[in-house]
This record gives sequence, C-alpha cells and structure tokens, in this order.
Amino acid sequence: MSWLDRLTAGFKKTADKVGENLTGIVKEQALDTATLDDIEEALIASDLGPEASKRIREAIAARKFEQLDERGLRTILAEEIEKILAPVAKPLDVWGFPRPHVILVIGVNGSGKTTTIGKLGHWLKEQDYGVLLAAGDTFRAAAIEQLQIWGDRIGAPVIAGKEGGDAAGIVYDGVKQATAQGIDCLIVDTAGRLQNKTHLMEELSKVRRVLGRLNPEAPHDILLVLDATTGQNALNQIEVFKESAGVTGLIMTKLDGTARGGVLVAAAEKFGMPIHAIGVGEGAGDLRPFDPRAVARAIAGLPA
Ligand SMILES: Nc1nc2c(ncn2[C@@H]2O[C@H](COP(=O)(O)OP(=O)(O)OP(=O)(O)O)[C@@H](O)[C@H]2O)c(=O)[nH]1
Repeated sequence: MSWLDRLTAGFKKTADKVGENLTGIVKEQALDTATLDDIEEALIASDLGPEASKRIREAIAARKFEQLDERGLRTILAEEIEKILAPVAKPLDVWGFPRPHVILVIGVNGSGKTTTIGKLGHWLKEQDYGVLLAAGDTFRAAAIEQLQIWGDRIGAPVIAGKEGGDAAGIVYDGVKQATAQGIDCLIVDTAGRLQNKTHLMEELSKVRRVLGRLNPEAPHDILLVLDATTGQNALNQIEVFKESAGVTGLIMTKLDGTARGGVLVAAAEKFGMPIHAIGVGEGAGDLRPFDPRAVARAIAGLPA
C-alpha cells in the first residue's frame, strides 16, 4: 500500500464517525442557525474541539448557502480542516550545525514514543541522513531493548547504557559519537514522560543542560509524542508539557487505531504548534509528515 492508501485507511474510523455524526443534519433543511448548531455539535462530538468546530461553523455560515447537501458539507469541511492543518504541517528539518542535529523525544508512558523514534529514524534515513539513536529512557530495561530492536530494524546504531543508568551521560556519549562519526541526527528516547513525576522532569532538565554545554543550540527539537486514541487527554498533555519541557513540535500517533483522529485538528487549532509527522501503524514506514489536504479529505470521508 502507498502512504496515501495507508493514510486514508488509517483515518477510516475517524471518517466513519464524522460521517455518522453529520448524517441527516443538512438533509432537506435550509441552512439556518439550528442546522449550523447541529453541525458544530457534530464536529465537537467528532473530537475536532470547540475552537476548530466554531471556526468551521462560522466559515460555513459566512458562505451564506441557502441549502447544502451532505457531499457539499463534507467538501467545505475538508476545505476548512485543510486551512487549520496547513500552517502546522511542517516536516522536521535537520538544520543543526555543527552536526549532530539533536532531537529529544518525550511523551507519556505508552504514547508510542519508542516506536515513533524507530519510525522517525527510518524516515530520516530514507532521506539519506545518518541517524544515531540514544536510549535515554533508562528507567525501564524494556525501553532500552525495544530501541535496540528498532535500531537493528532500520539499520541505525544505538547508544545505550544499563537500566537505571545516567541518561545525561548516554546523551553526552551520543553527541560525542555522532560528532566523531559525522552522523547528522541524534534522536534521544527520554523518560520525560510523566507530568507529575518531578524527578523525571528533572532528569530531562539535566539532559538539556548537558546538551547545551556541548552545543548551545542543542537540543534542536523537543518532540512530544501524542497518542490520538486518548482524545482530549492528548490535548491536556500538550498543555502540561509545552511549558515545562519546552516542546517545539508534536507527533501524533496511532491515528489508525481510533475514531478520534479529529483530535489532530483540535490540537492544530488550539496550539498552533508544528505537527511534524503522524503515525498510522506499527511498521517502519507508517510515520510521515502529512499533506494537510490529504488528511483533511480523509477526515471528511472524501476520496484523496
Ligand atoms: N496502531 C498503531 N500502533 C502504534 C503506533 N505507534 C505506536 N504504536 C504501538 O503502541 C504501543 C506503545 O508504543 P511504545 O513505542 O512502546 O510506547 P512508549 O511511549 O515508548 O512506551 P513506554 O516505553 O512504555 O514509555 C506499541 O504496541 C506500538 O506498536 C501507531 O501509529 N499505530
């Protein structure tokens, strides 16, 4: 399957839910205030969030349709979602010089952080960037092992220590190794994942301090991985992490396993932060930057 096919298939559940929620609303009705209210409610029920839903409602109202059939409604919906996604859909840029460009990856337990690092590394390697992975999540032996498996799978070296070891030390070694070997990109798995565990956040600060001493511009990116299946909770995580961890961009994963993919639109509208990539499966090729038009049409249930 091509990426576009996987993307469309991934958003199928979301599109079905949006379709279900919109069904019958515009049938044979004039596009009056009550109908607009129903549309707005249907979008909120589809996890697009109150801000984006209101904005889309206003955009539809501003067009002063006498009447609108369901196909027309889906088309406008796709156009408006595209407008919301376009400013934030930004592929990751490997701009850091001297190399390596350092990417810290954070996210709550089970958000798909380690898998995302593997997939992101694969995407960068496909573009001929050299990639080194660092197992900075030393709190769980399984996390270290999982990263090593991903390293083998995508053909990227992994720098790791022991469970319970010093994450900042591993990251330090990672920068040294990448510098010595001329590797473009260092992707660091971190344990900075539980908002309420202060020592994890402190560990993250330490990693940042150590990096900053090696290169004042590092880390160049701090990516927050979000699990779309958690809906509203994903938005709360952005709220909490954006200040405390200095998040520079988002990656939303597991969009294939959920009817709550509308949360991508809610996040874009509410925070306006770059969304560098989306995950629509567990395979190495299942994470990419996204085309706002294709995603908007997939969510609205229209063919690409
Ligand atoms: N369907 C689907 N599953 C995904 C996606 N991304 C990750 N997963 C799965 O989600 C589960 C959790 O992923 P991990 O990468 O282990 O999550 P983590 O955040 O590193 O978890 P911890 O190491 O426990 O902190 C795994 O079973 C992954 O295969 C995705 O885009 N789609």
